[in-house]
Amino acid sequence: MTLPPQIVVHRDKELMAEAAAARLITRIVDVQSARSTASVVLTGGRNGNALLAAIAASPARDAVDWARLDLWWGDERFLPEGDPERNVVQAREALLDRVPVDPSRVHAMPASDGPAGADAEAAAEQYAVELAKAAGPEDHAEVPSFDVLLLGLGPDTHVASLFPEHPAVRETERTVVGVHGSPKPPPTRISLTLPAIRAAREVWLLAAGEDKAEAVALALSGPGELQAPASGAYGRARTLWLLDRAAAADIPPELYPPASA
Ligand SMILES: O=C1O[C@H](COP(=O)(O)O)[C@@H](O)[C@H](O)[C@H]1O
Repeated sequence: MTLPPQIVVHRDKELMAEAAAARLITRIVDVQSARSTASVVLTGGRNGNALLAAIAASPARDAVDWARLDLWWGDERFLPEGDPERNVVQAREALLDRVPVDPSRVHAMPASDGPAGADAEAAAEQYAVELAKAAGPEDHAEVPSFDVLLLGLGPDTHVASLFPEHPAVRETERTVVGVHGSPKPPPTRISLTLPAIRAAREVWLLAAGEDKAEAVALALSGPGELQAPASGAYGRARTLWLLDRAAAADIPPELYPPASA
């Protein structure tokens, strides 16, 4: 059964990033107190990077045992190693270079000049194998049951690199795919598929700014994942939409009580 998403609206994007950072730190600490390791899937984009920067700025970041945290990515811009547009490079700059992560637990998606070469399909397959190796018998798919999977939301309702009407949104078998002809640069990307995203315990979608308002309202109104990939992104235990007021402005009132904004 798919649980309805929980919507949380913050005053502005700065407060949203700080509150999401506090929420993520708490979640990781809770998981680490119950199990040996926690796992988080990171997203690229402005809101994902703002959340990481807010963690870096928070004194509470020291409550996390960074050596017992596995980090994965929901998507990557298929560019050479070190390219400033790569999501992993931006995540390192915002947070990962400032905390004692275990490099062997930082599972970056392959670069276009990596061992898999410039073939995005081969690179996607390489990442799928890495995910499958990390999955245990208790997991529900060929990927680990990620504790929290973060997603940014594009103004066209894309999540990860799953764009409306693109073949990658229709994928039901593979966990990672190459994406070609992306409407947002760069044109070639690697992305988790919706089945891989839905293996997560919790999926948190982040959106701020008025340019996201239409996408938020559309995705929450349930037009179907082919037209609005974000509507197909949900977790097994919880789906959380973390928004600022501008991004939440067009949500139909029956889906979100404005009094709590
Ligand atoms: O290119 C990407 O964009 C989306 C959304 O980014 P935003 O800056 O509009 O918030 C992001 O979720 C994705 O990871 C990234 O590759």
